[in-house]
Order: sequence, then C-alpha cells, then structure tokens
Amino acid sequence: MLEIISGISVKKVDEGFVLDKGISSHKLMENAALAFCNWFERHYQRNDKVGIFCGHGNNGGDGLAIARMLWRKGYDVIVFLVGENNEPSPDCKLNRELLPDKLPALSMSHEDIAHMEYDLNIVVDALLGVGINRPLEGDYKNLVNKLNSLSGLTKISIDIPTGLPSDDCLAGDAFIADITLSFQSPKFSLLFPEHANYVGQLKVVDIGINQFYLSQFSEGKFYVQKKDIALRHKNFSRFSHKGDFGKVMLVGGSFGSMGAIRMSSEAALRTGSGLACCMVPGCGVDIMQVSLPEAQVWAKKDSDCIDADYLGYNFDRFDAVGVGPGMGTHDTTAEFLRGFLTKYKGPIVVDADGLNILAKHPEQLSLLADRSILTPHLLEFERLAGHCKNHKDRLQKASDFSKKHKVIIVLKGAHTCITFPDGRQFFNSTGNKHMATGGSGDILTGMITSFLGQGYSFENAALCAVFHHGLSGEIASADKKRGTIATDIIKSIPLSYLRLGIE
Ligand SMILES: NC(=O)C1=CN([C@@H]2O[C@H](COP(=O)(O)OP(=O)(O)OC[C@H]3O[C@@H](n4cnc5c(N)ncnc54)[C@H](OP(=O)(O)O)[C@@H]3O)[C@@H](O)[C@H]2O)[C@@H](O)CC1
Ligand SMILES: [K+]
Repeated sequence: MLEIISGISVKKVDEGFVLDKGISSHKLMENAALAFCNWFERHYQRNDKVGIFCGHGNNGGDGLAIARMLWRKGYDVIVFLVGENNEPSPDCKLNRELLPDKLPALSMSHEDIAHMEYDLNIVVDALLGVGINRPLEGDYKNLVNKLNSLSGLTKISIDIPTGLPSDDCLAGDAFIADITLSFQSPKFSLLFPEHANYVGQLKVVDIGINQFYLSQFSEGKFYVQKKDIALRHKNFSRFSHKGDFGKVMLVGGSFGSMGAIRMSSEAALRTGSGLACCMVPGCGVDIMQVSLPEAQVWAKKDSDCIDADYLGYNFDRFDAVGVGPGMGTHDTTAEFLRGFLTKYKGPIVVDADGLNILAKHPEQLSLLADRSILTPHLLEFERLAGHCKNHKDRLQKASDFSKKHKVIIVLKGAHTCITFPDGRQFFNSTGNKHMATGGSGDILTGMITSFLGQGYSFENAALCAVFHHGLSGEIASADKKRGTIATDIIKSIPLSYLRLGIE
C-alpha cells in the first residue's frame, strides 16, 4: 500500500534513498524524468509541440531532464526558464548545463511572460513542486495565470501543480492542470476536493523508491491501488455453497423512496452475497418483488415506513446488515434504529437516512457496535461531526470521530477516504466524476454489506467495496460518460471483479 508522506518528508526520503543506494540525487532525478517520459510516450505523438516550463528548484530540474529526454526521442520541445534571478538547486543547475545546444531554451523576462505567444499543443508545468513555502508571487504568479488563460491545449503538471502546497489548502494562485503526474506517491493535497480542478486526472508513477524508505515517514495515510486489493479477496472453492457467501439484510425504503434500497439489495447480490433479504415498508413489497425477484422481502402490511414493530424480527439470522437507504427520518423510524442498534451486534453498515437519524439523535451513537461502518457523503458527515472549514479539517474530524466512537468512517467523494479507529486513513484511487449520480452511494452500502456477509474483515470489506465501487463506475461510464446512472454501475460490478482476475 502506497504511503502518502508529507512534502517535508519527500526531501528526507530522497536523501535517505540516495545515500543508502549509493546513487547521486541527479540519478534519482533521471529516474523520475524517465518514468515521466515513458508515460508521456504512451500518450502523445512526436509531432506534438511541447512547451516545458522550468523553475529554479528540483521540480524545474525534473522538467529540464524531461525536456532533454523527450527531445532526444524526437519530440518537438521548447524549454522556458523561469526564476533565473534565484540560485538554482544543484540538480537544476546541472540539468540546465546538460541541455543539448540545439534544444531551444528561452529565459522568460516579465515582458516575455506578459506577451507570450507560442503555438503549443502541450504545456508541461515544472515550475515549482513540493518545495513551495509561500503563495505564488512575481514572475511565477504571472506565468501561472498566463498559462491558465491558454485554452485548447493539454496541460500536465509534474509532481504537483505549481502553487499548490503539498499538505495544505491553497492560498493564492495555482496552475490548473488536466493531468498531474505525481512521483512515487500522491501528495496529500492532491486528494482534496477543493483542489480537484487544479489537479485534473491524477497519475502516480513509480520512480524506484521502495516502501521501506517511505514507511519510515509514515503518517498512517495510504493510497489504495489495484495491486493492494486483489490480495484482500477471499477465495471460494468449487465446493462452496450459498451459505458460504453470506446472508445479508438491507433495511430501508419508505413511501416514494424505494429505489435506494432496491439498488443496495441488487448491489449486494452482484457483489456475491448468497442471499439478500430486504426489510421494507409494506408499500414497497410489490416494487421489490417485481423489480428484484432474486431478493427476499420482509415487510409489515400497510406501512409506509419502517417502524418500531419491525424490531420483532430476528436479525441474528444474518451475517451482516446494511441500514438506511431511502428509510426516511420519521420518529418511529428513529425508534426502530435505536432498538435495532441495541439488539443486533453483528457487522453493520449505516448509510443515508440511518446517518441522518444518528445526527438528529446523537445519543444513539453510543449504541453502535465497535467497528460499525458509517458511509456518509460530505454533507452527511458534517451533520454528524459539525461544520468543517475545509477538507483537511474534515479528514481530521473523521479521524477524531472514528476514534471517539470506535467506528469506521467511509467518507464518500472523489478519493473516498476510509478512516479506522486507530487513525489510519486509506484513500481510494478508482472512480470518476460520472459517478456523482443519485443512487451511487446506495450501491456502495450494498457492496460493503455483502463483503461483510461473505466473512471479510471490516478492513477488507470497506477497502474492497470502495475500490470495486469506483472501478465499476469507471467501467460503466466508459461509453456513457455524463449519461451514466446508478444501475449502470451495478451492472458493471461483475466486470470489476474480472478486471482483478477474481471469479
Ligand atoms: N521522491 C520525490 O518525490 C522526488 C522529487 N523530485 C522533485 O523535486 C521537487 C521538490 O524540489 P525542491 O524541494 O527543490 O522544490 P521546488 O518546488 O522545485 O522549488 C522550491 C524552490 O522554490 C522556492 N520557492 C518556494 N516558494 C516559492 C514561491 N511561492 N515562489 C517562488 N519561489 C518559491 C524555494 O526557494 P526560496 O525562494 O524559499 O529560497 C525553493 O528553492 C518535487 O516536487 C519533485 O518534482 C524529483 O526530482 C526526485 C524525486
Ligand atoms: K509542478
């Protein structure tokens, strides 16, 4: 699992790695530049006109090494040098000296920046990286704003968009990238929703620094990738039977809001549950049985919402229970939730109106069994934990909340963050903007519940479900883009298993 380390630690990791391996820091920069170029070659043509904007620190050094390598591969490259009045870092200086004579390199004066007009297809931002220690000013600020104003070309940031602090929220200006290629591990602030427009698509490239060096600076924050997930799946043999795949119960729905619990239930089945039963109000029975014949249904006749009478049911038959989608926050439903949390001590997932009831009745939080999984989106989380100044504050509050109530928080959004009571936070790498559609969260509830029911640990259930949910969204939206709807995501769950080689 990739460690997310602070910007300050990046320098220490580099120094430690270079010293241990007996290589020069220049060689490490060459590795980083090569990793960038290998990626670049897979995506861009030789006839693209590439402008590489290089600052005076090591980020600029990366840009210069990249310019040299791409030029040697036959790309049409121009280098633009900024910050020439500052003392360059030693590796930046060396890479300036190594630029081939025939490679065009232009020093940018104030006037050049103000009147810049070049015919470029691709802009590479190697102005500043994690070494930024104050908001942009002077030439850097002017150039970043000038580049941001250019349209119709592809903008790529090296390591981090210039101007973004690596561990904090942006103050001032920053480069707006279409793609950010971060070295070795993503920098923390690249995962903040406030910065999504600056970061664009996030790619992480390996530059050869292994886990051992990164883990010495661990802050308990991790970036979850495909290779981390495949290993966390349970293997089932050809002798496995329905019971091995778990019996789960999904509780929710109310008059006019039956879609949510129907989608959670189907998602649980598609994730592999042997049996899914849904507990719905009487008004939802026909809807469920007609639209999802694979699910069993339990309901009280002539009811419009889940009420305290539902507590008579024996929940202990189930390996896991998901509660909340479409359930409403009626007083009698809140009464049900209180009784349910008191009664059932198996693995549970609480979502949507389940969370809204907890926010309205915070005394019920103490009834949650240890390691219950709560899946709020950003607004639901703030209802539970109070107003958050920004995402950094929100992540800290998620950590405090998780520790205090001994629950697992799955904070949904781009790079969904899973927080455990021991303080570890896992950031997901799959998913895209097309998943921001009604019902997407209900699907995740069904998926986590399903994994819990299949006997996965709390940690593996949350990590696998969040990863597959995002991947299913990517698969579903590949040809539907903005027209993607939640049921498309459910249909893609089986394909997301196949992508990981899991049958
Ligand atoms: N393992 C890895 O990840 C690897 C990382 N590598 C690369 O190194 C990059 C980090 O390099 P870095 O430390 O030299 O920092 P970088 O951002 O280039 O420049 C900082 C300079 O800018 C200055 N400065 C600060 N704020 C400013 C402002 N607002 N406006 C103007 N100037 C400002 C500050 O100087 P100051 O003015 O404070 O004296 C400082 O000298 C990293 O992002 C990655 O690309 C790879 O090469 C190898 C492996
Ligand atoms: K940059």
